[in-house]
Amino acid sequence: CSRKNTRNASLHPLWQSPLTIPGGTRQSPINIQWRDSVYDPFLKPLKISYDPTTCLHIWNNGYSFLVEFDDSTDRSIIVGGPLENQYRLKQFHFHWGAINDWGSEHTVDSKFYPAELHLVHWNAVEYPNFEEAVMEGNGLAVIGVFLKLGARHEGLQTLVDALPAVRHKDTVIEFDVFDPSCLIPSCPDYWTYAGSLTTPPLTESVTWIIKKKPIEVDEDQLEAFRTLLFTSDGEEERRMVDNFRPLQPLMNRTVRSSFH
Ligand SMILES: C[C@H](CNC(=O)c1ccc(S(N)(=O)=O)cc1)Cn1ccc2ccccc21
Ligand SMILES: [Zn+2]
Repeated sequence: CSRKNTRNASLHPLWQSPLTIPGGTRQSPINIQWRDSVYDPFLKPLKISYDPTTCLHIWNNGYSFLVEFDDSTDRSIIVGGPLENQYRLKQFHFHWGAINDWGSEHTVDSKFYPAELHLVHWNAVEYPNFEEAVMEGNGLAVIGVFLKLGARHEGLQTLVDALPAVRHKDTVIEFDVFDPSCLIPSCPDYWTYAGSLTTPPLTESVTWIIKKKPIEVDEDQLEAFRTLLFTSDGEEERRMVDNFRPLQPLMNRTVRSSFH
């Protein structure tokens, strides 16, 4: 089933309007039409080296739940792929649906996945901090990983077990050690394109790196995401579901693939 306009009515205020920004030419997310993507032999393999001890905490920011990392040094970085510099890991978070028929932000040949993981990195070579990098065309690099329904994901389970503690908006718990590379498929294949943040300020500062292979998670794990709330403790409860932005026009962009 596709996302009909009637569905926007049930979306969180943040995502109700198509939220196009005036003059936006590289907005995200987009549909990735596999046959229109162009193989680029000059794309390098993406090199991922995360230090699990840089993990700080999990918190519910009212849009998603995110796991934040200490980005004061180059201990957790990515390099290579389409990137000119190395980028530091800042946080990762997810987007998901109320049901398994949708939930991802990007689609592949118009197919939705039930959820999508975003690992957010910033260009610490050229910019002094994340906030500055957010405003620059080459400031951010986000790895997108699709989640599909299947076997239970043991690495994800450690996150799922912590979710009850961050059920309400603006709740946070310490999270000492976690290696997010366990959430990234070993298959090296990816698509890449120039895009934007998918929530305000929607800045056109993201080099997207979308992994071709999804990871498998089970129904209980997806259901655990859906027990989170958009609302703070004491407010009327609104379940945190459908926290994805509608698809944006490709405009004058080419999606490149690292694989034939
Ligand atoms: C952007 C920042 C808050 N947003 C994000 O960090 C963010 C990261 C990734 C995505 S996604 N879904 O595309 O991967 C979306 C949002 C706050 N912030 C920092 C500087 C800054 C300036 C104006 C307004 C907010 C500002
Ligand atoms: Zn995201």
